[in-house]
Amino acid sequence: MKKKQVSLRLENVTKIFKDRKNNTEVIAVNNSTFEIKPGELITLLGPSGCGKTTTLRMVAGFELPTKGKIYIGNEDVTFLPPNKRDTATVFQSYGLFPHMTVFDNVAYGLKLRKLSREEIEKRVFEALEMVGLKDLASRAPSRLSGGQQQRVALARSIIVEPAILLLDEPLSNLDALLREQMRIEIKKIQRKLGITAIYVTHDRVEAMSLSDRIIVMKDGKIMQIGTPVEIYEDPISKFVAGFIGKVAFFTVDVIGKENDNIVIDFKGRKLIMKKYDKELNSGDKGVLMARPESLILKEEKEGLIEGRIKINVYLGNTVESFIDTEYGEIMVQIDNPGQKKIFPEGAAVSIDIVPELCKVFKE
Ligand SMILES: Nc1ncnc2c1ncn2[C@@H]1O[C@H](COP(=O)(O)OP(=O)(O)OP(=O)(O)O)[C@@H](O)[C@H]1O
Repeated sequence: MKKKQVSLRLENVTKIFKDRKNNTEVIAVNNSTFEIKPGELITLLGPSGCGKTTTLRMVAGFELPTKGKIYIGNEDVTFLPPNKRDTATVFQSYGLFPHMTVFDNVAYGLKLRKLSREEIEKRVFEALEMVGLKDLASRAPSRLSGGQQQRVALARSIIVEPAILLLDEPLSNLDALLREQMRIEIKKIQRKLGITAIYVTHDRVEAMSLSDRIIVMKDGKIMQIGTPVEIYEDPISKFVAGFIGKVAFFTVDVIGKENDNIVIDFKGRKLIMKKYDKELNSGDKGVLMARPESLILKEEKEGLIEGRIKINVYLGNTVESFIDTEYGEIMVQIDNPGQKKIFPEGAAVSIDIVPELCKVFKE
């Protein structure tokens, strides 16, 4: 299969659905602008109804934007019908033809293009090999597992060598273990082919593990675009911080600035913070964001926040300690538990924070 590396650009794309009966409208996508570099995999991540699928459907041509432009490479494809765009979509529901074998399902797009039998056979087996299904070419889809059916759907999409691969929650019908395996395989295949790809999901772990960059959406709007590391470690808002991972928030006072840092007062202790909202000034109230791995458990009275361990959840490489505090329940993650002190359930403890791993937002 050939490497086709093309960029995708959305410029101020808005989609409004009008309901003429009730005279109401929904702004499904609100002024989206972003560019996906050639060969890049981007996920659209956000809660249900935030406009992810609608964005994808406009790129595929199944919906037309109310406003704005869509470019594949330098070509304006905004109003082209789906079959005139160089895109292929993998759906959550697989969408296989039940009466055809695996081979014929995968060959379908090439048959439409009237390629020779030899060429079709060569490319079908190449695609099936890539998704690990070479031995099942003559099976009917009904005799495949969910994961195998999704592999067939993937093979069917990549065989037509699309410039842009669109994946709409392709793994949500699979069980957790299979989802983990499949997402790594999808990433490997996408990398190998160098296809520019958009992946829609509401699963943050899936987004983190697959993406070159993540677009976090809410109510039709883009909240932040960044690499998984940027989004996780330096989220732009409390919403993004909470959506991308577990987090605790504490109210703090901003008491000054020092070089590029701000100084905050948290329960009478001065902390110097590198990551903060640039709008914050001395005298403001702030919100300190702390992830479970940026909190440390200590003996009682040694740390900043007093509490009592409610439950310890052992996960092999980490222990999650859930602690009752004056701020409600806080989870502290203890990595490499074999080498650390694990306080028993019921123990009185205190929690300290690692300022370098935390961020302060404007309240
Ligand atoms: N054909 C349609 N007609 C009217 N409203 C629609 C249509 N398609 C989507 N919407 C509305 O647009 C908004 C965005 O929907 P969309 O399916 O893009 O969200 P989503 O983020 O993909 O959600 P989910 O994760 O639940 O699939 C929702 O409020 C939805 O109800």
